[in-house]
Amino acid sequence: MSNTLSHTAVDSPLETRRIALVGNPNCGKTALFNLLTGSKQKVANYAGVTVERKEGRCKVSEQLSVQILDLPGAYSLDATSPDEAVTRDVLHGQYQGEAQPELIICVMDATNLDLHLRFALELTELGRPMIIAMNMMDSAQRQGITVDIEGLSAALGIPVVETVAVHRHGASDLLKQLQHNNWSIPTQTHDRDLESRYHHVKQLLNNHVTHSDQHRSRGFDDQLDALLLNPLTGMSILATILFFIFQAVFSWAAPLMEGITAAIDILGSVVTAPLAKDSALFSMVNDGIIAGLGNVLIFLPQILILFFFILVLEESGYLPRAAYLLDKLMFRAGLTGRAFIPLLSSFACAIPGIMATRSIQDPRDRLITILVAPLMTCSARLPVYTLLIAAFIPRQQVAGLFNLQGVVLFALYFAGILSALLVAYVMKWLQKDKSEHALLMELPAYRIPNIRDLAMGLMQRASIFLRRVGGIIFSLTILLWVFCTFPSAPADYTGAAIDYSIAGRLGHGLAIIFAPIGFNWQICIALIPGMAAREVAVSALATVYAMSGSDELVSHKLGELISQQWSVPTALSLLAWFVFAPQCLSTLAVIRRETNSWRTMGFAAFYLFALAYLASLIVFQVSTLLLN
Ligand SMILES: Nc1nc2c(ncn2[C@@H]2O[C@H](COP(=O)(O)OP(=O)(O)OP(=O)(O)O)[C@@H](O)[C@H]2O)c(=O)[nH]1
Ligand SMILES: [Mg+2]
Repeated sequence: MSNTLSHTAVDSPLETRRIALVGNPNCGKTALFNLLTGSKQKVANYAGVTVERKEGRCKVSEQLSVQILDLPGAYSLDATSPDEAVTRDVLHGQYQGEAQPELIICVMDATNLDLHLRFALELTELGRPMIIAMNMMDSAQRQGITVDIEGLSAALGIPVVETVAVHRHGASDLLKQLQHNNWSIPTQTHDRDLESRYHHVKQLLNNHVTHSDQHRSRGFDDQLDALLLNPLTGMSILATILFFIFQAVFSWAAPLMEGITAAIDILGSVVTAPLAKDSALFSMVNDGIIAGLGNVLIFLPQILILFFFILVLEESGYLPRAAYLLDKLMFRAGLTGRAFIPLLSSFACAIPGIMATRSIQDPRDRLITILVAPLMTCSARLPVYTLLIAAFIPRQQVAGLFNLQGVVLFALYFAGILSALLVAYVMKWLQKDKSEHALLMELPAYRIPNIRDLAMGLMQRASIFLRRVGGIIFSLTILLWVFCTFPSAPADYTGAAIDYSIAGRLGHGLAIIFAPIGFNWQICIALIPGMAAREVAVSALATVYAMSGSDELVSHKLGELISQQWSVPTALSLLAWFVFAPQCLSTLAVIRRETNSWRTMGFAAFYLFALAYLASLIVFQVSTLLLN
């Protein structure tokens, strides 16, 4: 019926077709999806980046619009992990609330056809209309691989188009094909069993793919692998890279942070100038918004520098190599090598990290990884760490080479990693789980990160951070200001006004519980809104101090102020607290969602808080003893 309509009407209605991008991991499905739909889904150079279905739209022509699904990569339709199960279910039309796609675009990595053709043959079993997108044609060309597109297409009876998902016009052939595609011809099934598929692939490769003699690119990859995968040189290089990153976070950021501070100071004085000094509005703007947000905003450069390195590492293809290198160590700790990528993603934020565990097959391995992911140092801890480090750790060189502040930051990250390994070890032991899984992980080709993609990735990160500052941190700062202001103290009250407020009383009450670990009442207040997000602890401290009468406190002054008011053991104890404490409700919510269990979430919260208190207690008591 839609046929007659579209042929008769001049302004023929836009038809919408549903297509799905399917293929082995890391072949460029998401890159293609982003190119076609203008989305900004995460693309990275390792397997298992996409773990859930994503939907987007693309207008192919005046008459045709397509709804595109990006699916997690899969090696076969016999799913072995939760993310592959999504792909299988969508393709079979068994995914809840999702009609079976009308057309499958099988995306292939032209440099790795052996593997990818096998999956394509398996996909023909579905008997659905299909197109093959021969992706990464640029890399193939560089490696001297030529694919006889027409011959392959004829042999398979499936349209094949070349794509380069990372080039602006890299999908134009695909769009043309979609425009002229006959959507109703089901693909003929090729081989049903593994054995004949294997032979068929061999035959296809023999007939339609040629390699020129000089494999320059691959040879270079092999040489690099020999260096990076070697236990001795590889480990030293890994350690050097990590160390360099932490040094850079401190030293590169300093001038940028000063610039932001100056800007906030100017903005602050302009905004507060027309307000009467003793009005509630002045207090809210000055002590609440400017002190609170300013003290968090100045950490933007450090966060971007950290992400710059994370993005470069992700795109370069180095990460799976590091996973390979650390596999033995992780294995001894009771983690599977597959946990590496989820744990590494947790350095940005535990939420995508926990979601990435969907690529882990064994449910017990997956659970342990989920439970230790919050121990990885997420970027929201950076403001807390650097505030305290800058205030309490002297700026001096160690061994004439390293900046002591960078060394302490490195140590904090290391403490997180080490405790994750220890916790995983204990859990595996408690579960009496003796299962072992070999790490089967493809090593992707090395790739020089694209500057435009890097810039875009950083913009995205900056916007996430700024939205946090303008959203959750802003609202909580205002809320905290209210709780610190009301009820207001009666005229004959002799103490500080904040002591009379709800927050003040709560802080003084909690301080009794936290006294053994050295937290004063201001810290106790800050920890409460800090449950929503870790950076909020910083903005909250700034607001609390500003409200308790520190007139000078704007933007950046929090560090100076606490360095005068707190003892070193208190600062160290708070650092230890933030290594462990699950000060992030969204992480707890994601643990509940991903494990579908309130009990697991409760357990995670309990064990992390218990560890935090214990660690802070030890750090505070020991450092008090040592420093007195
Ligand atoms: N040179 C080149 N690189 C590409 C091309 N398409 C994608 N890439 C890169 O290949 C890597 C993998 O891309 P993704 O889009 O994340 O792959 P995916 O298939 O979605 O991977 P999963 O979600 O893990 O299944 C990234 O580093 C991309 O930048 C291409 O046509 N040419
Ligand atoms: Mg993907």
